[in-house]
Amino acid sequence: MYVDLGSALDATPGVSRDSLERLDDQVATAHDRIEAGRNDHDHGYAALNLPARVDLDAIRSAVAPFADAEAVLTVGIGGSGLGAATLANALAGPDDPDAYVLDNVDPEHVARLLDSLPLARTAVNVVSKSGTTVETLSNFLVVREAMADAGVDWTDRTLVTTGESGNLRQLADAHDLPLLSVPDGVPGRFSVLSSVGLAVAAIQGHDLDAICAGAADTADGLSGSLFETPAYAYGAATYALAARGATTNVMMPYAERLETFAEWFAQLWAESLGKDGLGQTPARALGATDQHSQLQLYRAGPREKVVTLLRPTHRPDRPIPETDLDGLSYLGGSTLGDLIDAEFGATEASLAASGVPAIRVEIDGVDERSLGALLYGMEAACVLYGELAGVSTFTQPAVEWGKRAARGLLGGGDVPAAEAVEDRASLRIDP
Ligand SMILES: O=P(O)(O)OC[C@H]1O[C@](O)(CO)[C@@H](O)[C@@H]1O
Repeated sequence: MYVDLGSALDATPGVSRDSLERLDDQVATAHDRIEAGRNDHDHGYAALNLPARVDLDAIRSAVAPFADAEAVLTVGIGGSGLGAATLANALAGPDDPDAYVLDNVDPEHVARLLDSLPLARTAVNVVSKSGTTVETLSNFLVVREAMADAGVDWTDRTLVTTGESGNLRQLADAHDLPLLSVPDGVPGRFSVLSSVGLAVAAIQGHDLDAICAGAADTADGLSGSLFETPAYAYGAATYALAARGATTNVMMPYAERLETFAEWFAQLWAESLGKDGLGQTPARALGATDQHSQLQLYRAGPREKVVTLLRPTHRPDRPIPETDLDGLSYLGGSTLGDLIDAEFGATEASLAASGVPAIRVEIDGVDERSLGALLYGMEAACVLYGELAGVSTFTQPAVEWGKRAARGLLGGGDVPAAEAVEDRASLRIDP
């Protein structure tokens, strides 16, 4: 992962080189805390030890029964779905089993997806660290029933990844299902480089060693200076920009295969840093597509954004055919890759021209090693940002209120939060 802060230097809000040099002392101190947390395998920091600790052979043997799969259905939400989806969508090859994620409880969507799947040749990858997440468990019950209705023995088609206790572990033990553990001390949104994110990649036949090697390279490169560590440069610059008013971070990959990565990044950034009235709101965009929908706002709207422009520097290409169509002959001899790279550079320059900070993030390609480096790099960037901001990066207490209320509304116990839902203020305008 390569990071270029050039287009964030003289922007408004912006960071000067001097301010980054002053901030680098805090980065050194934060790095020491991060290293201490890693050495003690403390909660959260333990995620940054995964490249060296994940048991790839255990993952390979757990997924071995699914070598015949034509489709992989991950039933998991948040960090229990986004990691697997990011790797699957980025690395999917023409002969790989198709990968799907059931991470919502929209009944019509669930029914349509199940109707479209070859259930007898589908591997069901049910993932929940807590083993209690109602959306995941409800969806799994529906999937299991659909398999039974289709005459498919779900115990032959199901892999479970979960924590040390909970409903799913009991179910796996009761039916002797292939079982993988969510490593201790690793929050969901930091678990992509564990069995949580790697099981589907294994079923699809991707090179797990290369993914972990890319991550390990980035881990080995962590140092006490942002000027030597791209991940820390990204974390420190986004932190400094947020402190100066850039409270929205637009993650804009210039590759369709990285679109789901932007979703993964959104959970990482929002759930880790959104605390104590602080945080930087992640927004997902796609380049070049959203140049034609969002860029107007980024350039001429409220000055509260930094735009992260992400691209692979090497990708398969396709020539643009010669044409005599008016105004297009200049494209003769160019490729779509030339065009999207020109758009990338032009968008960065257009943001700089209007004083909007942008950060360029590049990876060598959309391949296993580069993805391992990118995912680990963004995790380390997030941890550093959290250290600098002084927030508790590895918890997410604010999500519990809504869960309790929903449970109360469904009769899952007498919950005051549910009453608050009933008593909500309303100013309804009917047509
Ligand atoms: O893996 P679990 O326990 O099902 O949780 C799923 C997701 O829900 C959250 O706890 C938020 O509600 C996320 O942090 C987590 O990634």
